[in-house]
Amino acid sequence: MSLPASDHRKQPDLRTAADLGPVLPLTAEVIDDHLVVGGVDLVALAREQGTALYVYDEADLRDRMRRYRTAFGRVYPNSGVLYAGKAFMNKEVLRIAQQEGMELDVSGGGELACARAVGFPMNLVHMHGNNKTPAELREAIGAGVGIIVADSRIEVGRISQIAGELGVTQRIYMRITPGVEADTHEYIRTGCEDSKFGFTMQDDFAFRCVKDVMAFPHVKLAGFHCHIGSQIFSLNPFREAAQVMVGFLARVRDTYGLEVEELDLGGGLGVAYTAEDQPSSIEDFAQVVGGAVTEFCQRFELRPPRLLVEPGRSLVANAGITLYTVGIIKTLPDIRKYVAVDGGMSDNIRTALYHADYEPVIANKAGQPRMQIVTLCGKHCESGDVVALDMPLQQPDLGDVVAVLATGAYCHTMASNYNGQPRPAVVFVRDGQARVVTRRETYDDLMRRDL
Ligand SMILES: Cc1ncc(COP(=O)(O)O)c(C=O)c1O
Ligand SMILES: N[C@@H](CCCC[NH3+])C(=O)O
Repeated sequence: MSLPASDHRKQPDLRTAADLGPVLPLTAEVIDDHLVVGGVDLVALAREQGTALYVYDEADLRDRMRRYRTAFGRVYPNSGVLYAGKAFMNKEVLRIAQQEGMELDVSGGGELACARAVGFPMNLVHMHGNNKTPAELREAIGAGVGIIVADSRIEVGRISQIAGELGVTQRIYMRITPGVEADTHEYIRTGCEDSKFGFTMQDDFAFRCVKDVMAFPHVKLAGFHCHIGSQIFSLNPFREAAQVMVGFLARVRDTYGLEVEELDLGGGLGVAYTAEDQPSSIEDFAQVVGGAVTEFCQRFELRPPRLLVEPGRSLVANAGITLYTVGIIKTLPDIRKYVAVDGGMSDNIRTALYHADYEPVIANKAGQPRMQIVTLCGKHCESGDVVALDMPLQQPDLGDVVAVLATGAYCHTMASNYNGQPRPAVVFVRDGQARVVTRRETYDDLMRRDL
């Protein structure tokens, strides 16, 4: 495989790192030409901890969690915000989420185990997945999770059986695909009809299933859920989804006499990966979603349910930065300039998988304009191993520390050991202090499971 031809129309960027606005974490600043986050010099941090390294601005994480809760609390007081842990999961982020009053969405037994390990209150945990194994369902029900989001009728049967065996009634939601097309990469669009997720609305299937679900003895249908996709900029699809879902709740009440208590409209709010991206704000998202649910409840004369949302990316993406060291520079005249770093698709698969864009800056030249167009590639045995394709960068030199911005979501959680690469450590920075919250993998870790 070769990369798409270099985009020679791309222009150098006269802006410095300090001008990258919403792509940067909250506390980012440039001091003496160095990128500093949480009061910690990232160049010194890279030298001390080694690279590749994931760094998170704790103030940024907490700020976004607070903004979500405040914004929804204002617009729709009977609401809750679940952190979608799939975006970035380790024990410390869950402790912070709990301190900030978040509830939690886990997908699968591994994420549930992490939540249990930090004592996250199980009644505030919702479990997701389109094919949770019977073992995972048993773990979740046994642990007392607040909600299992059921993806199919087959699964509701399984939940009811396991709950019966454990002598409990499990609260569940039904996940509905509301047929709303969100403008995002096709791999991360989930609310349209052709989706492996949830009960389809086609031929009124989901609606007809409600009756069956209500008849299962050991489940309580507490609400409905939808999630239309991820990295969505326009707020209109969220409003459409709210309309479809509130209409659905009203029909369920009218036909089956069941007034469910809760409505979960999922996550999906987009973030700025590049300086050109203009996502909607958390506050506008809350206004549109909360406002739409209120408006449609009035229209359908429905008692407003408790409203849940479950953002992942928009809580953690911009808080995170990946630091690398430049090892090789290869210039192919009239073709491309490759800058190779000591990580790549093993710590950030998103560029290869979704053609995602990222802004790289040289952390030890952060005050300088980015006058070169380069392709930041990794160290793996794949031509598609690219972190940032044809992006502006300062004049690179061997040994420079490159900071790739907005890598806080779906990089660490989708990381691999491809080519025997140990996964990077995770460091949280705050008030001038850096603390390792997930240590770097060792070669021994790589072989731990081998016999
Ligand atoms: C069911 C569900 N909820 C929440 C999320 C979080 O989405 P995002 O990270 O886009 O906010 C996802 C991921 O797309 C999801 O599949
Ligand atoms: N992993 C995707 C998002 C999928 C979200 C889960 N449904 C990403 O990196 O953008």
